[in-house]
Amino acid sequence: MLVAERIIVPLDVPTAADAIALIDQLDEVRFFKVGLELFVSTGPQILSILKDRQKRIFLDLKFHDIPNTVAGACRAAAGYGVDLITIHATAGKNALQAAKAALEAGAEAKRQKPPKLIAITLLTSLNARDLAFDLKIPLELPEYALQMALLAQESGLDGAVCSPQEAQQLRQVCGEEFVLVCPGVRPEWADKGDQKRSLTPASALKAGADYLVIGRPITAATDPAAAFNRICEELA
Ligand SMILES: O=c1ccn([C@@H]2O[C@H](COP(=O)(O)O)[C@@H](O)[C@H]2O)c(=O)[nH]1
Repeated sequence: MLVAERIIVPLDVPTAADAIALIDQLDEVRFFKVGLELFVSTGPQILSILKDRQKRIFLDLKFHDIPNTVAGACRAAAGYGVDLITIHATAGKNALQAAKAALEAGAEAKRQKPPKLIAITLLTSLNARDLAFDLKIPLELPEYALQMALLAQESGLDGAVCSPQEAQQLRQVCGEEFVLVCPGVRPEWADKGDQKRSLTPASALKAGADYLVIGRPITAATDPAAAFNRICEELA
């Protein structure tokens, strides 16, 4: 896969018009992420817009609910024809299994290829202090992220969303087939914002990430296409 195809650009903007403006500026980008902000504001319409332009889609709604509810959401989402869908690993094994089964059943009913289901291990906006003092989790952060990834794998999921700082460990333990998607990726020249566990694009790929989610360094740049190309050139 070309390096440019391994970069997923999140469309974290408030309206469909803002999203379309970005998609049009970022002609070279093959893979876009639709998250909570845009999906809540536009609904599935934005997914049709991306599909009409032959883009790959990461639908990052981060489901987190009881098994019956996540299964219902996954059954419905399976009909959108997207490539990746997220659920929090902390929803637990029954919910993860129900979500996976519902995605497959929903996709089959719509004669679609099922999206890959990947689990959020620990949000990249949290650090070891947040984990210990706010969430009261008595595990070291890398161990916690690994346990969440293993829970996802044991539940039949296709991969995990993890910080690039944990990618190497997860790759070693979970194997080559387990899809690792890393947000919190920042070129040296970019502001980290609210990301607390970041690495550069080159380090993240070296650590074993399959896909890098890179948002504001591209989307908030004066020239988003130039920022995207700069990252690709730095990786080449
Ligand atoms: O742990 C996570 C899970 C998801 N995200 C999402 O990735 C992008 C990152 O955007 P940047 O502008 O590059 O910070 C954003 O859509 C998050 O919802 C994450 O950051 N961390």
